Amino acid sequence: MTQARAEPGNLIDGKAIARRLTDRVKIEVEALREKTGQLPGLAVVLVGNDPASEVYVRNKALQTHRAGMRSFMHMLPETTPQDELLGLIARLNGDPQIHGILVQLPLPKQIDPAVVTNAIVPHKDVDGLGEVNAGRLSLGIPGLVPCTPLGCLILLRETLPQMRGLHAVVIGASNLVGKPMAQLLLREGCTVSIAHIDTRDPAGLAREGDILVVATGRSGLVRGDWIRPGATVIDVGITRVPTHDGKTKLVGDVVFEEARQVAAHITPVPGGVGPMTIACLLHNTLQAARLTLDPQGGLA
Ligand SMILES: Nc1nc2c(c(=O)[nH]1)N[C@@H](CN(C=O)c1ccc(C(=O)N[C@@H](CCC(=O)O)C(=O)O)cc1)CN2
Repeated sequence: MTQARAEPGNLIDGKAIARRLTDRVKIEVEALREKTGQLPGLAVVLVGNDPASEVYVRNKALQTHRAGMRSFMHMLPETTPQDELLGLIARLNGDPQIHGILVQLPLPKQIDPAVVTNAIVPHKDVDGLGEVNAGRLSLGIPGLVPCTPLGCLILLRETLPQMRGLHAVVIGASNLVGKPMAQLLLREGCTVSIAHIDTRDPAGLAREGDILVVATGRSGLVRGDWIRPGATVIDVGITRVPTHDGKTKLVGDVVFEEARQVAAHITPVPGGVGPMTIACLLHNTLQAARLTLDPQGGLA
């Protein structure tokens, strides 16, 4: 089932694939504007001052503009009470200029992410994390799909001509990535295993995977000997670590130099899954706008 063992360097170029998706979204946004006279609008809410989150939301706003859509930023202080955030979401839910709403994660400890995510009306839930969209995904009904797993799926589709019948192993069972990823792979016809914190032999399970998706947030967890020769490896982890010269660099959950000797295809960090997350957010915002502006456009 697995692909032939590749020479080292068989990288999956997430940056290039994300650029192509963003270019397509931009063309479709213009077509929607010509048809309806309106532009998709995305509201991004950041609570607190997490430096990484600040970078991500700024990038989201920048790329939303570049794709020809309207961007609305809401920066709230770290101490914002949950009720105040819910009040803002209620206003955004009712605002006809806003087609997509995203609350950046993680949230400060006084706020329950599940309550907040479920306060967003399902047709504006561009993160696809609310109960309605999560339920639709698990039932195979069209809906808004979480951006990172959707990005991983697009990378896999670009890399593997056929996924039906392959064994896909997902390491990590978060609501943000692992669980929706497993659902998407199931929908592609893969046999899916999920490893989580209590899994007895995650390395042994990982070695069974023709496809290995790693989303644990534990940098360097997956070594070369966890990988089946010829497998396709998608590394979702992004951790900033110090280097010897006193600077920092980004690394994934997979030990890249070891893994690339074994895998047929592998995503780098940075430049792999990360750029796809934002490109898929633009895609989802366009989809969400179509739901109200051009309902015949439909959801995939
Ligand atoms: N509401 C959400 N919160 C969070 C999500 C999410 O999908 N929805 N995902 C992550 C963070 N994230 C987007 O929000 C994100 C992470 C990484 C990147 C990215 O482009 N990474 C680059 C490197 C960027 C850098 O230099 O720091 C890469 O990997 O090449 C984009 C978005 C958690 N929160």
